[in-house]
Amino acid sequence: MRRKIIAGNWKMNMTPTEAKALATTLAPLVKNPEVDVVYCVPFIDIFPVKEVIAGTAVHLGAENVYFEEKGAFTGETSPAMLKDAGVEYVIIGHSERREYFHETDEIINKKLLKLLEHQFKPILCCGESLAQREAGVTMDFIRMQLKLAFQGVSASDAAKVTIAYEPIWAIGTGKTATVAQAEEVCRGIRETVKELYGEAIAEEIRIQYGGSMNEKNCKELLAEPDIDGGLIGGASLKPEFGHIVNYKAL
Ligand SMILES: O=C(CO)COP(=O)(O)O
Repeated sequence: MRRKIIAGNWKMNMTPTEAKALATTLAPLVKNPEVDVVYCVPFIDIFPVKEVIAGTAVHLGAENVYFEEKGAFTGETSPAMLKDAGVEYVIIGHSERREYFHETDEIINKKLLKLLEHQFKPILCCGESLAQREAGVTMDFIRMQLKLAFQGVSASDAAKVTIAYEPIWAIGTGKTATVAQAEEVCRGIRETVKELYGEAIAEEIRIQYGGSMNEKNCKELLAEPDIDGGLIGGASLKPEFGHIVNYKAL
């Protein structure tokens, strides 16, 4: 049985002072021994958040990484830096990074390989645009994104990856995919993993849904057989996140 994983993606929100306050507010609310909880925070918030979650079951995550070890890459953050700071999970392939920072499938593949080399737990995002959904190519597109991202990744490493299905049209828009739409794609993702790595890895790998997930829709989404968690943007910045973590009680 796969353990659920509920991760907050704070995006470019929270100054270090605000981050510390938010983590402190969430501390008594975010408790569920049945779920892996992760805060993926801006680099500059890693230390203040780490201080607050020390001794709790919350895992520390980052929102990005660079694929080189070190050197003249002004403004970038290396895997070793994140490792030393205590980061365990790292989001890569988010549609915002693909769109605004021109990250290609090739870059995302390099980042995935590098994260696995350094024993991180990557959260690999994929998802279609509205135009792609309307053109009926959703699954073809996602299958391609996954095949390119996983190039050169061994089966034993593949199982360490969490895949986040985030339809671009549902991110920050208040439009959630219907439960049926989300489950259909998450099942398709599992089938793709099966094609690439076989049944055992496909059954082991965790697949999250992300895109306007909130306390109202999470219970239904998380009850689906192929949805193993959520990657939560807006609602991860509020006490509501605690309710999502305890979704069974909603
Ligand atoms: O992009 C997301 C998480 O990575 C989803 O963001 P929202 O929950 O704000 O729609």
